[in-house]
Amino acid sequence: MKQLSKQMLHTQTGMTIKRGPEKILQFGKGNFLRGFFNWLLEGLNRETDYAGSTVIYQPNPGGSTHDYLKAQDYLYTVCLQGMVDRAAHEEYTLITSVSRTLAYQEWNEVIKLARSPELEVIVSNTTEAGLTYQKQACPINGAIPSTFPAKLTSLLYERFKAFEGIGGGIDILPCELVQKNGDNLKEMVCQHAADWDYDKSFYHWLTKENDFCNTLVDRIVTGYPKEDAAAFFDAIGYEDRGLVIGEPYHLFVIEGQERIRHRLPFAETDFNVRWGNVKKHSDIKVRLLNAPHTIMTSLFFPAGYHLVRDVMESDLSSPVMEEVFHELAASLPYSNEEKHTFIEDVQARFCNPYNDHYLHAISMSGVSKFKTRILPAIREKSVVDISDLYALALAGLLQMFRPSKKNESVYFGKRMEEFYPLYESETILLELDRFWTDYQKHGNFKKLVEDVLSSHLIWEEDARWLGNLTEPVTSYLNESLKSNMVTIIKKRPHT
Ligand SMILES: NC(=O)c1ccc[n+]([C@@H]2O[C@H](COP(=O)([O-])OP(=O)(O)OC[C@H]3O[C@@H](n4cnc5c(N)ncnc54)[C@H](O)[C@@H]3O)[C@@H](O)[C@H]2O)c1
Ligand SMILES: O=P(O)(O)OC[C@@H](O)[C@@H](O)[C@H](O)[C@H](O)CO
Repeated sequence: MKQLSKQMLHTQTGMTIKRGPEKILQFGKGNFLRGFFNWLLEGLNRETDYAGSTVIYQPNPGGSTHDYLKAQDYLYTVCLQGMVDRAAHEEYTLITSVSRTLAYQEWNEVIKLARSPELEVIVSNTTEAGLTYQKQACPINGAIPSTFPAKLTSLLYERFKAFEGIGGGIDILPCELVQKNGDNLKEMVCQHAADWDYDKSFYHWLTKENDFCNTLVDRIVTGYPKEDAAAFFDAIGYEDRGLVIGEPYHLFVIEGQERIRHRLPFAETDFNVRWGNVKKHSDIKVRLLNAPHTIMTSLFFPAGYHLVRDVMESDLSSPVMEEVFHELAASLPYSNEEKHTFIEDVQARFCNPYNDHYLHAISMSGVSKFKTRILPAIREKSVVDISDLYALALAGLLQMFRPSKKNESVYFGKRMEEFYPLYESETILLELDRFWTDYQKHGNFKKLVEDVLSSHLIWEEDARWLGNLTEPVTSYLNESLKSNMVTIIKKRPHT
């Protein structure tokens, strides 16, 4: 079977790829942006006279070394599968509007693009880890700033100089799942500009001409189908190493000034793109979709489950998940009707019979996500009626993120006889490794749990007193290591 390329397409279908001007610069070529933002852009090109293309930059040096997209002339396919109005739905879209991908070391090309009058929008998804401020020296002689906000500051400064401070404003759409992502990013950029003593006139241009939009994104994208790629290739008729699988559902909420609506004319299409305040969408989505994912992984990965769908459908786990949704909903202020409608839809999405969503994939940055998604839910409930589900989930998380061995720079956890890579920041993994190594010497679970909960490095606070977690987490951890999570869940009375 032939690999996807311009030539292959032309030969097989007579199709010739034409790409519009490079209007968009994208930080990150991960599964999510390719299955969501690039798919939306493809639709915009197809359904309106937008005619723009996207340049994708790989923002961190650790990204994949082989560029599958480049090898395929920047073409790839998005396959969306799931239930729509109770009927099975499957659709394939060939993405033709990525004009180039740039490797990390091609930063000079990004700077060139930053000076281009055609550039209008910058979009990013660098994960929560990428949207952070780290003080650093002002980049000189083409040096690559280390973080995404520092890179953005540097390239906006180059644009400011190229436009001599007049016009050329960019609409910036950070898609990281962080509350007020646009406001946060703007603050970080202003801080770097101050650190680097950039001229006051840059600050005026930055704030007057550029718009940092807050956004909320929603679509479950499971990525490349490692297990059954061949079946997909048969369906599309070519080999595609960039293939991305996702669900049909999507929502993009953008809170920005009027200009972005004209620059990205989604209003002329049927896509589920909404304009205006993102707070409520974001509160509900993060608390009732992402937080259940995080808790589900902590509870059921150690219990031996692999897929989200399996957890939703098994007799053991599905009542526990009902309880999880109920608890999390109780911590949110919105109307019961809104919350319940959202939960029903999410539960149906989690049961998607066609897409395999692996708990291990969701576990990426699991400890940090527990901090940003679950601790606020605990904090927002009174201490007396805190559910012991949170303690059980935390015990599962500690078990799951117990470093068991290290190969080169990668830590591995162990489940039964199987080793799996642990994806978390090195700082957090080092801290957990230290506590678990100490535990092997003293054998005291309570001390282990206290060490973990009191670690400011992990939680940015002393979490020992939050919901009085220490005792129940200690007891669950003790029990889970003596028997296993399945036994504990079976014994646990349901509310
Ligand atoms: N996959 C989904 O269903 C989905 C849906 C909505 C939101 N998200 C969010 O999108 C993010 C990425 O998910 P994905 O499925 O695309 O994962 P992925 O692993 O395919 O992509 C991760 C991307 O983030 C970049 N990145 C990682 N750490 C970085 C850092 N420190 N600085 C700069 N860039 C960095 C990588 O280069 C890569 O482009 C996750 O944080 C997730 O919360 C995912
Ligand atoms: O890394 P996370 O937890 O943000 O991602 C795992 C999933 O919860 C997430 O990717 C959802 O599928 C997505 O947020 C749906 O819009």
